[in-house]
Amino acid sequence: MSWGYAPHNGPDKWAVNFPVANGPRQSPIDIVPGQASYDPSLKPLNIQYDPSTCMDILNNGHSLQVTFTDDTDSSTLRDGPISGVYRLKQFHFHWGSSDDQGSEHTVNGVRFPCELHLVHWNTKYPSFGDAAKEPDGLAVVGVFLRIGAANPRLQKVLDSLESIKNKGSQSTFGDFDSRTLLPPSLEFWTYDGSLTTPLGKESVTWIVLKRPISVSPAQMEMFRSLQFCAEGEGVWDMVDNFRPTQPLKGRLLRANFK
Ligand SMILES: NS(=O)(=O)c1c2ccccc2cc2ccccc12
Ligand SMILES: [Zn+2]
Repeated sequence: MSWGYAPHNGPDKWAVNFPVANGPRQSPIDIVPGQASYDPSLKPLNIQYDPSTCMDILNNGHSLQVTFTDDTDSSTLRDGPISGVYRLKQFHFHWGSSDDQGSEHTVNGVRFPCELHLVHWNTKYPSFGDAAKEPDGLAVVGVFLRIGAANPRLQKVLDSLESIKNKGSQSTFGDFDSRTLLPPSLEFWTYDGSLTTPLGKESVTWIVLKRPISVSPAQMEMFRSLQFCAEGEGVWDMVDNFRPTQPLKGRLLRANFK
C-alpha cells in the first residue's frame, strides 16, 4: 500500500496498515509554549554544515528533498538535547495548499504555511538505516516558515524545482550552505518523537526552532508547482503534505529558553 496525503491513502488511513502510527511517541505535536519546561542543562545547538557535502535534490513523491553525502563528519549536529555526533543526511519541506496551513508542528494551534526539516543520524550507529531503528537514532531540526518578505536563501532551492516537477525526478544540487536556511536565533523546543510518515519509527529527537524564517507568497506558489505523481500520470499538485498533530501522551516538552 503506497501511503500519501490523499483521502484514500492519507494520514487518517495510515494506522490501518502501519499500527505504530498510534504509538506512544508520535509526531508532529502541537507545541504549547506555556507547557514547555525550561531546562537550563540544555546546551546551545552546535551546527556545522559543509556546503560541499550537498549532493542532489529530488522529488520523492512526498516532498522535495536535498540529500547529502554522509560518509564523514563534515556536516554535523551536536549538543542541544543530544549527546554524540549526528550527521546531516537530508532536508525536506512540508507545505499547504494555502498560506494558512502546511506545517507539521503547530504552536498554540497555529499552523505555519511551511516547515523545513533537517534530518540527522547518530554516528554511534553504522548507518542512517540502522540509526532509524533506534530510539536515539535520529535528530530532526524543524524550522517554521512565515509569510513575509521573499527569502533570498530559499531561492536556490526554489529555482531548481522546475527540474524535479514530478515524482522520481532528481537533479544535481551542489555547494549549498544549509546553515543559511536557519534563523539568527537557535532557541528551541525539544521532545521525543517519531518520523511523521506512516512508518512513524519512534526514533526521532525533535528540535523545533522558536524563530521562523520568512517566505513570500510567490515563493510558496513555487513549492505548490511540484507534483505528487510521476510524469505522464496526470496532474496532482504536491500540497498539504503534512501529518496532523498527534497526542502528547504524557511526554515532556522542554525549552532551552525562558
Ligand atoms: N517529516 S520527517 O522528518 O519525520 C521524515 C519524512 C517525512 C516525509 C517523508 C519522508 C520522510 C523521511 C524521513 C526520514 C528520516 C527522518 C524523518 C523523515
Ligand atoms: Zn518532515
